[in-house]
Amino acid sequence: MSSVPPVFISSAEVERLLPRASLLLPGLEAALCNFSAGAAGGVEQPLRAVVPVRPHGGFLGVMPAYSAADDALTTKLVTFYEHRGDSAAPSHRATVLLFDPRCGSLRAVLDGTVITAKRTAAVSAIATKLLMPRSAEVLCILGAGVQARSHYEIFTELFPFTEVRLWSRTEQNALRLASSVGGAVRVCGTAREAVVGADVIVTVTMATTPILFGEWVKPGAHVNAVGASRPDWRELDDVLMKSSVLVVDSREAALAESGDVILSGVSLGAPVLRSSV
Ligand SMILES: NC(=O)C1=CN([C@@H]2O[C@H](COP(=O)(O)OP(=O)(O)OC[C@H]3O[C@@H](n4cnc5c(N)ncnc54)[C@H](O)[C@@H]3O)[C@@H](O)[C@H]2O)C=CC1
Ligand SMILES: O=C([O-])C1=[NH+]CCC1
Repeated sequence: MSSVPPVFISSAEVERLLPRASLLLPGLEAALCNFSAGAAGGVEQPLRAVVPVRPHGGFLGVMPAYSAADDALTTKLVTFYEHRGDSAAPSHRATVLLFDPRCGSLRAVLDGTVITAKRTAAVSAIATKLLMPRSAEVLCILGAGVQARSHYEIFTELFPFTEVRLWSRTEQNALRLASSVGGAVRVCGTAREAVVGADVIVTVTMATTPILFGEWVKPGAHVNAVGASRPDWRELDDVLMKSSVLVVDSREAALAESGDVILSGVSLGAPVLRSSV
């Protein structure tokens, strides 16, 4: 078994096998349920280790997991860089290693960059399906990078929004994204213009200070706060954090990694377990 060399699955192959992020929904819903069930769910997923690469403004994240239900043993390795010399280079790059859980031999090395784009958007879509207002019409996306595109794709596939608004710090990037997707997108000159009246908001920036302010957000709106994944990064201001009902997949990770949670000082309530999503 251990003499079989691992297969390599490139980004093009991942794209071919996974043309739409929505294909991930059943597997991710089951994985979220298993993870939320604690020991009974059979998921071993410690808090990831994140190694700063200080001279270069980067980070290396190591994300191991074992799922008994899938008998899958895997690790994602992801690098992400705040400041890139070549601005066209992707800020995030990932590789997924898949092991044979029976003996620990390496079976596959997969490009994880496409997987990260699609998995993250699919999990936001699951949260949105469960938490958005019933009559949601307006989608707002703040940011215009890789995650903005993947969120646009799955959200417009799954939900009947009548208007999609997009804002980016660099308007040119928003215009480029808007013109490259199939449907109608309103590019807004300010984040406020994009947010006011929106029913579902997605924050997918690398901002380190708030870009989304509670005074703009419609009561009952659902926010997918994706970007601020370092303890000193923010996307949402204190007003919004303190006036919202927070739903997290991992309390441990939210309290250790989410700048929005840590720096706003909000406390997470008692865990709520659901038998299905
Ligand atoms: N929660 C999760 O599971 C995941 C979170 N992320 C996070 O989502 C965010 C977006 O990731 P990608 O789309 O891959 O990155 P990207 O580099 O492709 O796009 C980043 C976007 O943020 C904008 N931006 C950068 N600095 C900003 C600032 N100070 N203020 C406002 N906008 C700013 C850029 O102009 C660009 O539109 C990142 O923070 C990333 O770490 C990414 C993957 C998974
Ligand atoms: O889960 C992930 O891939 C990442 N989270 C923050 C940066 C990359």
